Amino acid sequence: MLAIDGLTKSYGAFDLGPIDLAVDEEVLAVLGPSGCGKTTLLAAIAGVTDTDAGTITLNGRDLTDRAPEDRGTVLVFQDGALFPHMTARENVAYAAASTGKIDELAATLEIGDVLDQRAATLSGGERQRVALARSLAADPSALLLDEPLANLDAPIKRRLRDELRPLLSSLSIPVVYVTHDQHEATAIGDRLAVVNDGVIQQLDTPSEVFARPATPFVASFTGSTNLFQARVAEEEGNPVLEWADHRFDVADDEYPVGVDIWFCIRPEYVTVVDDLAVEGRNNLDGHVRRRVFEGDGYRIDVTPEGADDVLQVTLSPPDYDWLDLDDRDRVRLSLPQDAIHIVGECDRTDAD
Ligand SMILES: Nc1ncnc2c1ncn2[C@@H]1O[C@H](COP(=O)(O)OP(=O)(O)OP(=O)(O)O)[C@@H](O)[C@H]1O
Repeated sequence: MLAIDGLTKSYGAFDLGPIDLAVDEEVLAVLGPSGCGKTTLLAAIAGVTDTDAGTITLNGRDLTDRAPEDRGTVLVFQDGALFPHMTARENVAYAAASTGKIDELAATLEIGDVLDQRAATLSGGERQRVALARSLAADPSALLLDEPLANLDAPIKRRLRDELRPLLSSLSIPVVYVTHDQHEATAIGDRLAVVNDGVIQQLDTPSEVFARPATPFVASFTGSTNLFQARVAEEEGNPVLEWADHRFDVADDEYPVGVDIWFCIRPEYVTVVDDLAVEGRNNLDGHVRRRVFEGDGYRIDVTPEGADDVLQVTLSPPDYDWLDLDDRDRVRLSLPQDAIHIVGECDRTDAD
């Protein structure tokens, strides 16, 4: 278990923490935008940067004042940082506790064919596999990965990402995996910590973070682009949200009537009702403002009647073709009650 308590580190105007975090034998994905402090957190755990306050323990051993090489942690960077003049085998052997392990790791990471090639001649994907083999050869007690797939092409990145998940889980050590890519974070992490401005805003399973973001930042950073302000009201004893001219049933009843809140709904949960005659409690009408082909699907932006906001809807290519929409078409949308998540109350500064 890797335990971090009250960790802080400042660089000029940037403050990391205080961070309190316990990472079990699991993969914790740390997700956040550029400059939020992800690398600083890993560097502090690895001991390559000093900290201002707090403690770090690994399996009960206090690491706080120990040198990087005396921590049992291994840090892997996005460029792999191999010795270019050495072969892949020499790079892996450099860190290996025993040479017997090299061939086993080479087989697992599928680098057997390139072991005798100089590191400088390896492709990006091969380089990262060798870097991972080298980090695992050292038998770390905790593995720290800093955007290990950031420099790879999309297909190789996806493949390595899918292979990494079982590999990292099988290590049975704390793994902290830093990325700014939400797809990578959800595919790899058992749990997800979303960081902004040096602070962990939410720590939970990926599915929980995506379904129920705890803050407006988490909602927008994880793709809930539909984030709006509304007021809590009541109808026949049941909670509803008033948004522009619309009223929606919501499942969440923890907010009092009259309170202004943020709510979100993921674009993939909004559906287009094909028949404009169909009435429904959570339906609303609007006009298509823009249609965007996003490769794996379509996004349509809809301006709801009576609102200034834009509601995004994602559609699969077959649904999109079938609906045959044009710009400015009138559409009826349905916002399923269970898909509407109240993120939290608007504070005064939000409302101004
Ligand atoms: N050695 C340093 N000296 C001064 N400022 C630093 C140093 N290292 C990091 N910072 C600052 O601390 C903040 C956090 O940086 P950090 O590299 O941890 O962010 P990050 O989330 O890893 O970003 P990225 O995804 O771009 O790598 C940034 O504002 C950065 O400029």
